[in-house]
Amino acid sequence: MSTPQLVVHRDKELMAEAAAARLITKIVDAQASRGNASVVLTGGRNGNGLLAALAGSPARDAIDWARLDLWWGDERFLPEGDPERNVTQAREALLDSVPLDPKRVHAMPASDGPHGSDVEAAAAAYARELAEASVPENHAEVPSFDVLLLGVGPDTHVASLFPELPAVRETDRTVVGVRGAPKPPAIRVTLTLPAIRAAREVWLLAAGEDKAEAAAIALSGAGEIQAPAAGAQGRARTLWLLDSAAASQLPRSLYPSASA
Ligand SMILES: O=C1O[C@H](COP(=O)(O)O)[C@@H](O)[C@H](O)[C@H]1O
Repeated sequence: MSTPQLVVHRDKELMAEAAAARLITKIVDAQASRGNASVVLTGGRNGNGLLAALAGSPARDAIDWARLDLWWGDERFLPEGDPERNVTQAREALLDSVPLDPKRVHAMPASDGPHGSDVEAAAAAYARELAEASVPENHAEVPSFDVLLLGVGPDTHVASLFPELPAVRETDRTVVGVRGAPKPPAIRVTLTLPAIRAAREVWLLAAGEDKAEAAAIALSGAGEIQAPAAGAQGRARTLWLLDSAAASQLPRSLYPSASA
């Protein structure tokens, strides 16, 4: 696993713009070298901010959208089209305005889908979809994601891995159902830490004062059960993208010298 690297931007707007520019470059590079790219999206304010910035960037046209696979790190287990679903928000922020191949947009199941309200069946179905897209040289039963995005919650949760809940302790399955999440809705579907760690690069997004304590805890040696963000690492790179408010409680030893 890779040691976290930190980049701190002046404010959340600049962070979103810079992260969007970074993601465009990463996708274009992956498509140039392998033909395709795969990205795992996150929900939440910072994830949607990045997508909106990407939608507003003229450089978005450098991406071959038809050769991009999109997956989700977690989903709120709600009916299709519910405004609180992460996929609904991602569609509004970006996906509806770019020429994606619908077969490559791998949304997590909704609570009124083929599995009904059975969240474990929905999680198992998504795990199968991931496994079918993986190839033998992948490091888990999931594709080798180029970039996996994670918003960091004020309680250090990432995806729908909340401190101390069973999902964050999962060591075998790649996707699980979550019940009793402290942030509504209580029922969710999430990738597990083993699935997250199979990504080439994991980028954690944290902007705003309400993320400052979470960033400081996760980056100061906390355990992943108590602070799930601490366990989110990519195989090649783990990148924390912060704004100065979210970085304000980091120990000086962690604060990067070159930040903008
Ligand atoms: O509920 C969720 O929250 C987290 C963090 O969201 P934020 O609004 O505090 O940035 C997000 O990463 C996750 O995908 C989402 O389901």
